[in-house]
Amino acid sequence: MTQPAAAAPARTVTVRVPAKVNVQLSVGGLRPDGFHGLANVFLAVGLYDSVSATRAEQPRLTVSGPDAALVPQDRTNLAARAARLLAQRHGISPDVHLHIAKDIPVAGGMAGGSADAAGALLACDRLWGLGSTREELLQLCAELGSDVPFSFAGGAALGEGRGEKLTPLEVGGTFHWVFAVAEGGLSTPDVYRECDRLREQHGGSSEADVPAPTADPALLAALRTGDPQALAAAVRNDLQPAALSLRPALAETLTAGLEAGALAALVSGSGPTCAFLVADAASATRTAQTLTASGTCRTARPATGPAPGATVV
Ligand SMILES: C[C@@](CO)(OP(=O)(O)O)[C@H](O)COP(=O)(O)OP(=O)(O)OC[C@H]1O[C@@H](n2ccc(N)nc2=O)[C@H](O)[C@@H]1O
Ligand SMILES: Nc1ncnc2c1ncn2[C@@H]1O[C@H](COP(=O)(O)OP(=O)(O)O)[C@@H](O)[C@H]1O
Repeated sequence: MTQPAAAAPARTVTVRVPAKVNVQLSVGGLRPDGFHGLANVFLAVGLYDSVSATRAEQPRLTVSGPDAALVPQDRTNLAARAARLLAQRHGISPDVHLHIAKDIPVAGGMAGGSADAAGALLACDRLWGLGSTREELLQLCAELGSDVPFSFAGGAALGEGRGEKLTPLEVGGTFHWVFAVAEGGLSTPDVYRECDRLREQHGGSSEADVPAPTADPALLAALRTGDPQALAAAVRNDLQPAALSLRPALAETLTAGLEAGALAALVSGSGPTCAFLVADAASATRTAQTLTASGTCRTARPATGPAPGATVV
């Protein structure tokens, strides 16, 4: 009797990964290692990149999507770095073709590069049959960047340390958002540096000068109960003054969203994407249309959160 053929190993594994908005980004003083201690409340939102890993003779990386030209397509791409790190830990060669279908705004404060790193780790792990545990992959994520563990985990979480130490958070409903995408990006290190520079003008930027950041209980309660009005009253981003200092025109975008009826307006992380919390799906559609027509942003896109983390599709 002939044996059934063993299932052929997959040639391609595709992973979908979400963008994020920081509903609270409290930034402590500058640490000696060049990072800032954070109380970073992340919410994953439904704008996604897809990372496909395909068997190949040598490492290769391609990117598609309207903003593909803004993404580095060499060894410095965070997805390529993720594949190399995983291969190195397992003593194998990183021969894989990674393809990123990019929909998350580039250098927009929505962690698109981190999402691609998280997606590449999971896709390569499955393609290469390594069977890493979630904890092992989260450890590699933290080595790649402060935001990468959250991109992998998704949902909502408090990130402490430099943002990589995650505590999952309960969310009691769906929040509706509009994201106003700016022309051009902002560099995350530049925005942290500007935050320090502004703080130097008002009492200092070191850990001795700035109170240790903590999560706001009212904000956590708003997430838990799924209450958009309460969340709107509690959102906060300590990097917003720095992003506005580097890109003053963002003030007009924030005002345009509030005039369009948003419950809250804030810069997403290090910016320059602006995030608007709205009451429901109909308000999201209306606010996105008004913002796009306002001429204060390149485009505006509705999305909901929480969204799932890195998922094999
Ligand atoms: C600001 C945030 C908010 O979630 O993200 P974005 O809005 O840019 O996406 C994050 O803190 C960005 O995280 P990520 O982009 O992963 O940063 P990393 O690669 O780890 O670090 C890049 C640089 O940002 C600065 N940095 C980052 C994290 C942190 N807690 N303190 C810092 O000062 C440092 O200058 C560091 O060298
Ligand atoms: N896969 C990637 N996608 C986007 N940017 C990447 C990627 N890999 C490396 N980068 C670099 O990281 C920088 C930050 O990009 P991104 O993660 O999109 O923004 P942010 O840190 O503001 O959330 C980009 O300007 C780019 O040079």
